[in-house]
Amino acid sequence: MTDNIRIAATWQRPAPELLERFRVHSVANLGDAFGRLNIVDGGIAPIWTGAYAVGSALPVLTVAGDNLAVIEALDHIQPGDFLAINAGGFDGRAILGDNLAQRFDLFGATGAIVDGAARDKAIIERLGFPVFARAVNPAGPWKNGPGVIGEPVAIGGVVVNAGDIIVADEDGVIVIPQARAEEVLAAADAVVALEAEKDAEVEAAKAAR
Ligand SMILES: O=C([O-])CC(=O)C(=O)O
Ligand SMILES: [Mg+2]
Repeated sequence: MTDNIRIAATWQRPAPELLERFRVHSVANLGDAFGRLNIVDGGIAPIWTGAYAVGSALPVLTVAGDNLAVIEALDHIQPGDFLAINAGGFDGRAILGDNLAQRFDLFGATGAIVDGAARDKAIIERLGFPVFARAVNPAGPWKNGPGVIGEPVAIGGVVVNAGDIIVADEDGVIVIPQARAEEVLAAADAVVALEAEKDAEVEAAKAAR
């Protein structure tokens, strides 16, 4: 442990079965189901095409261009976690790359979102580890701290608490507070039904032509 990295004690993670139920839904549909709220700023996007992940938020706060807290967070990852790293929105220096992504994967993390930059995009894509970031930049990070692990952070303007449910796909990222999970899942089913009706209307119109 490094003395300038503060670490929250523990938190309640959502059950794996609950996380699994989010996997059938797109971020767009979940957003509609959640009053179109809690969508992370669209400037944060998958760094490789096809990246998709659902997980339990493990929040990390770093200072711009520094990743000591991210390295320290490796000791706190549990299977199903989704790293949510506030790096000050700074895109001038990458705070994670393939080495960290491999370790996230090894410890069972499902993805990482960075309000800041990442690097080693080609290797991370080959690895198939989902990373969402504001930018890709080859400049490497400082490793001095300070930082915080497990306390609420802002990611693209959205508050992320430890244990919130993060769903990220090609379109972007949504953060769902654990306490709202069942309500959002029920509303998402209604959105899916509505979308299916709209598709059927188009199919019917095509058939009638
Ligand atoms: O140097 C670092 O800490 C970031 C990085 O490139 C990696 O994780 O591969
Ligand atoms: Mg690297």
